[in-house]
Amino acid sequence: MPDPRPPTPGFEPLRTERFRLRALRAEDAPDLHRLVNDWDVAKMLARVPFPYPRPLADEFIASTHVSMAAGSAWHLAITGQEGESEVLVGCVGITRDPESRAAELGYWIGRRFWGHGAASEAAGRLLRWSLANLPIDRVVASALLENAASQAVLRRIGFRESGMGEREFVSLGGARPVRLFEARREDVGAPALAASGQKPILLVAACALIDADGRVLLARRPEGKAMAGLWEFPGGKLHAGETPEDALIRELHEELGIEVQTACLAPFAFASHADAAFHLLMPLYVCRRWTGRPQGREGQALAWVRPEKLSTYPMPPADVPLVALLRDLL
Ligand SMILES: Nc1nc2c([nH]c(=O)n2[C@H]2C[C@H](O)[C@@H](COP(=O)(O)OP(=O)(O)OP(=O)(O)O)O2)c(=O)[nH]1
Repeated sequence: MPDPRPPTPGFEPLRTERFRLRALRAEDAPDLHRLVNDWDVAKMLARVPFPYPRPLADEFIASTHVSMAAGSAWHLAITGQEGESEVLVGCVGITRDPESRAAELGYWIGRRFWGHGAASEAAGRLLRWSLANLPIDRVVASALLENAASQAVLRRIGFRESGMGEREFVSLGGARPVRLFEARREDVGAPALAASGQKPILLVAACALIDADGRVLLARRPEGKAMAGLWEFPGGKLHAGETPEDALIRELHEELGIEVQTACLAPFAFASHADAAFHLLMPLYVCRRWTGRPQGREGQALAWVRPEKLSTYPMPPADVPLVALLRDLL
């Protein structure tokens, strides 16, 4: 398995500007029931019966703990603060498809909280978190054809329409037409540079750290960066006036907490890759000597990877030719 174990209970709540997305608790059941047992909410949701039996709230909450522990789904409470009290605003969830590197996003907001952008704020956060932290490349979602508000939410947070379909709606007692949506990493990453006729060259220095067993260190790009969730060689953009070696020494210290000497950085290969908004030029160095133990100081996951396993880690497209060269070297 190239990816680390997905996060499990003890789930660290995700924060947005106004809300907290946290694991549901047994004591949320009365509020959850009150909010979802509302025809205007339930009729938009495929799996929610109406009326919604009170014990179902307890069962649903218990089931979210099981699926989170299994790493198959993360259904979270969206909570806000009213004075000193925490209030339940709605729910947002992501469910992995066990067959593919895809997951499905869903959400609902209690009627009292409609019209304030709560769905976009919460669903956008979980979408970005999922692509950065789960072993997925694609998130899908759907909305009832007449649910224009939900479709607008999906578009706002980076989804693209991918077609039409039909879905069984428990509350409506049958199949209904839905609009299908899909989002990939490139749809929700950091904002792209303004498109211009001529693409600027982006100069990035990267390094393959190789340990005594011939394993290569890869780092997973954290949430908030473009291409979050893909694995890369540690490194980063050159600052003004820096040589690639200076930049690497700085980046390896900042990102991993290790010290490297210029003499230990051996130029190895480079990537030259057209991206949407820039052209990436990335010298790759090889380094076998450093001091300190590499640690992900910016919250990024790290993996020491055997050369033959490198290609099982999803990496930016620019890295693919470099991986083949590294395998030959090692
Ligand atoms: N470090 C690194 N960057 C890569 C690799 N492959 C690849 O396409 N890139 C791209 C991703 C980014 O567009 C760019 C590196 O930019 P970055 O944003 O990570 O750089 P940085 O660490 O200086 O970040 P920041 O301070 O600007 O947040 O190079 C790789 O293997 N390693």
